[in-house]
Amino acid sequence: MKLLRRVCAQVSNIRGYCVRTADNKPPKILITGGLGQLGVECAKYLRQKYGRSNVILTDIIKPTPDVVNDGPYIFADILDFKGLQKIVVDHRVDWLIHFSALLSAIGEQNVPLAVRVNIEGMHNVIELAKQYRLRIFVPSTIGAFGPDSPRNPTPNITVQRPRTIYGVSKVHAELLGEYYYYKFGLDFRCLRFPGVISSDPPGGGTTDYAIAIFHDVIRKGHYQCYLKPDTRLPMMHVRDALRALSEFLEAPNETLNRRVYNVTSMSFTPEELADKMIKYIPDFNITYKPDSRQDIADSWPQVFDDSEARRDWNWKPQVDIDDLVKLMMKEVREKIIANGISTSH
Ligand SMILES: NC(=O)c1ccc[n+]([C@@H]2O[C@H](COP(=O)([O-])OP(=O)(O)OC[C@H]3O[C@@H](n4cnc5c(N)ncnc54)[C@H](O)[C@@H]3O)[C@@H](O)[C@H]2O)c1
Ligand SMILES: C[C@@H](O)[C@H](N)C(=O)O
Repeated sequence: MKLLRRVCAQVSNIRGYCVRTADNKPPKILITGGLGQLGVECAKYLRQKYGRSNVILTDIIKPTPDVVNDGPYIFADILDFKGLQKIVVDHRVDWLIHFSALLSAIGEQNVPLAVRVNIEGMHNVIELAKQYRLRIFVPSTIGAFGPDSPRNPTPNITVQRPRTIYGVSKVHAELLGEYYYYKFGLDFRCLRFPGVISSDPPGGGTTDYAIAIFHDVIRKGHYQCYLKPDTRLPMMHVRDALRALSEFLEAPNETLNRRVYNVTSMSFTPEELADKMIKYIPDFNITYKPDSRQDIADSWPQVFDDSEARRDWNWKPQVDIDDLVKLMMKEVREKIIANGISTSH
């Protein structure tokens, strides 16, 4: 039976199978916190699959003209339950992707706000999903682990005692989602992502260096890294992250043995990443000045074990470190030029 389920999931992934709702329509998807690093790209990805008007981006910040032209955008504060209810009802939403959050480094700078956005925000969306029977996806992170967890590798199930408010809020989200699944049958799904790397500006996390390094090196030929050269962390290109999210959201419930899965593509250190970049820009210069983010990174997984995701719903990364550097060199250069900024390389 397990083998049959696995084959079904494999076939559906190969065919680019598109899940449909009970009335045989593509799902209507609402993304909260949609103007951050992951949201804008996620909307583009899912709109190609389910149709432009079926993916609604929401956030509390003013959208750029590009975002407005790309598809529906609505103001929504994650702390306003009634406002969220209205959007779900008016737009007949089926799936909720909950991206609103304060990330690890920025969360430490404003703990009360992180508690509100990350924890109260989660309470709102999970109640909303329960009330309207929505499928709900909430990303978790390598930051949901702490110094007591095994770091190399970090398995799907192990001790979780994070030391950041971000990590605490994500463990809370994982447990609350699992609880609602067992208690109320809520279709809660959660992936623990590693550092996600894309050409868009990151939101204030500990893994941001792996994006900033490309912008600084292409623009100025130099990067000062806030982590030590040998700090190993799990990472993933946004292309793999969005494919993982989409495949996991479409996975038939029967194939899932868990509601929360680790996923990853690779692990590297700043020094190893810089070595790969030298192939493209031989004369660039990197210096190291560790700050408070070093303590966070030192408490996180170094290598993430995603074997359960590979086993249950056929997760398989496609972008390795060489592909990642090649993609980022191209995408970041294009972005810098599009913004009218001069480059030294
Ligand atoms: N980017 C990564 O490396 C990574 C890795 C693991 C998990 N995640 C998770 O993925 C999600 C998205 O991450 P991201 O990198 O896009 O984050 P981001 O910081 O770039 O975006 C978060 C968005 O939340 C919005 N937001 C803040 N307060 C809000 C409020 N009151 N109401 C509504 N929206 C509000 C912000 O305006 C912002 O656009 C987060 O939950 C994060 O924990 C990200
Ligand atoms: C790892 C992830 O959760 C985020 N990029 C952070 O560093 O906070």
